[in-house]
Amino acid sequence: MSHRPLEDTIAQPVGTTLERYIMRTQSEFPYATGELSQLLRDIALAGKIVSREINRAGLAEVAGAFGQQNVQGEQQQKLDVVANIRFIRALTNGGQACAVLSEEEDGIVHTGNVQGKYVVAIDPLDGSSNIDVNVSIGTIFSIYRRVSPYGAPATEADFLQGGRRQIAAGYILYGSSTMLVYTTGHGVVGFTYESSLGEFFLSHPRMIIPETGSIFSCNEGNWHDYPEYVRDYLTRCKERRCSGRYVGSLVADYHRNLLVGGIYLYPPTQKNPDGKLRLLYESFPLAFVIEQAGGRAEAGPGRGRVMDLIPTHFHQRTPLFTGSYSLVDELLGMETT
Ligand SMILES: O=P(O)(O)OC[C@H]1O[C@](O)(COP(=O)(O)O)[C@@H](O)[C@@H]1O
Repeated sequence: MSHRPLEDTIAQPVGTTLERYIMRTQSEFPYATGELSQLLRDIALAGKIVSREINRAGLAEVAGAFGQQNVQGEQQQKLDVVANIRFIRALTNGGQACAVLSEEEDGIVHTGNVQGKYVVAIDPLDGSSNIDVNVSIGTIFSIYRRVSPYGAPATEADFLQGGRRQIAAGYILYGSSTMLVYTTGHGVVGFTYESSLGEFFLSHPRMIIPETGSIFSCNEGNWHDYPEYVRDYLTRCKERRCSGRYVGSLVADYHRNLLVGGIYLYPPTQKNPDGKLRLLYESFPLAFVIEQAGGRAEAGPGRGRVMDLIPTHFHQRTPLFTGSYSLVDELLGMETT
């Protein structure tokens, strides 16, 4: 089976609004009921609000630490908390998500929409170390159809279904422009936010990652902690004069590599023997998107393809190697040479 991405459905002209795009693609699925479409709209709405909050953070006293730690033991930034509130509120008011699992919350957040068909796992604001220094940050989300009975609160099982059971996934990048990128399993599309009109417009109708590239993205400060095959791979990259590019915001590094080709690596380290990134709301959604764009996402030798992993707990971590197919392939080959 070729790993090149499937043709997405009817190509739509650049400049189509997100609203119109969602309506047109929905009409291609005879059994579509519009609930997933509404959920995507709710996420886009929260993204617009968070984009505004980020843009004026320095003026609105929402910069800096919040003074509390999240379940991961990380210092929460005020904007982490703001983004978390905004997304949970939008998903609650939208009525389609019966529950949310967030990086900023210990357990399941029940929205009260017990008839809701979907659950959402979300990293409301990715790139915490860059929030207050005006460097690109993002939101990452993953959507599942619930397995628990309608009319009852969601359960753990709804969130621990595994990467392949994702119905849709994507991210919002708050960078020089704000972009929404997502897949529903029919290719990857990107929308750019025009804040003066309050609209996302289709700017990337069919996102395909180049088969290879000359960029590697990792925190080389962890070099001495890296497994030998990773150090060997990075040495080989440097010998062929690849460029090191590391923003320190997963969404920003990932998005760049998706457009121009490259590989992002967050290997296991002594501090994080299972890697740093969270499986449910960082690695699964980005693995779904990259595979739909023709790339690859692996947890490393002996751990396998990220999409095949079955989670056992909510804030579980995993190593992540993702990007252009042949670069990830080469990295995995290092272990056996
Ligand atoms: O500082 P490090 O160890 O390089 O880690 C940076 C990585 O951790 C993250 O910040 C983790 O995400 P959060 O900011 O959501 O906790 C990624 O965005 C980034 O790629």
